[in-house]
Amino acid sequence: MDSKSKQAKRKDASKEKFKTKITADEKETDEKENKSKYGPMPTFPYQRVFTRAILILGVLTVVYFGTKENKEVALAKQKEILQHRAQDITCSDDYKTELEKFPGCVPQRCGRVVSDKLVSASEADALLSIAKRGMVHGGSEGGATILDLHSGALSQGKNFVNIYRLKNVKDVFKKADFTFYKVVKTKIQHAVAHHFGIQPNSLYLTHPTFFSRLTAAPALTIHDEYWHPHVDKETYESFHYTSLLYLADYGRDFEGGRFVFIDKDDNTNRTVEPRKGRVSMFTSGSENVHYVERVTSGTRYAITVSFTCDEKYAIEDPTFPQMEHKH
Ligand SMILES: O=C(O)CCC(=O)C(=O)O
Ligand SMILES: [Fe+2]
Repeated sequence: MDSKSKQAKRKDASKEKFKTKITADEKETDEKENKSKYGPMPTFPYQRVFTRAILILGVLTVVYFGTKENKEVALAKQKEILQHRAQDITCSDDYKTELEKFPGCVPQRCGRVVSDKLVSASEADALLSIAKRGMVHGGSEGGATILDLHSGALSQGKNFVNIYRLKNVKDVFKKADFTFYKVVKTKIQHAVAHHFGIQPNSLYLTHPTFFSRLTAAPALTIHDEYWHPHVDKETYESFHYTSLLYLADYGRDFEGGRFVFIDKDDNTNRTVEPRKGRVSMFTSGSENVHYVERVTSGTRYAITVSFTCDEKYAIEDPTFPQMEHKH
């Protein structure tokens, strides 16, 4: 028997049950009617009302919590090695309209993509070494230290200094460091262009593009509070496409610190667990609200590589030797 006819049969059976129950009830009422001197006594099926109320309450509770509670889905687990994992999302209107000013830069699709095959482990290590060598000369007292090789900005205590103006930093960076940096940036730029269906040369690197080091230390300034949900295009006006290259492993180098996309449409948080060499790329509009979980232990290194379609916000690749330029 197929499932349809089974279902029909079950329906018939329950109708039948229902009928018998009604007949039984009617009988009871009739008897009572006959017995009463004062005509028919009003009857009310208390028990049925009670069970139905409980049932309805149950259904409402399930619906309420089912829609209220955020589900969590992993977009990329640390243990996975992904060629390419993409998720498309409808572009937010404001963002798409704005981009129409920049032909060749309007995304053919919005959303996000994660790849572990774009940047090799040795490239990631070379960049990690740059970040570490630079950050030794500063470091936030709170949980977030940044180093921007373009502007020279480096967190120090509660402020920022220009690393290129510090004494004793002359030999910190080598020419090869900047070559690596540029090679990786160009690869990411092409991957962003390819994935979102735009012209690579319509994309410009923009400010801020920076290394970040996150720890569990309590925040001392607003710059240390990296865990607030935000839209990159609102936080950093020039951004149209954001990419993140992770230089450390979630669950090995640090705990906490997962990247989380907040998808209101289906009440789902989608997480990207950092993995060394993993690149996450996404459109910077409100279709991609996100935050970084607080790091609970260890140290998390990453680099944010940002792109704009607007040439007036373009920044140059950092060059060696920067120190001489900045004096
Ligand atoms: O480090 C990350 O995973 C994301 C950082 C971020 O959201 C940002 O720089 O805007
Ligand atoms: Fe962000």
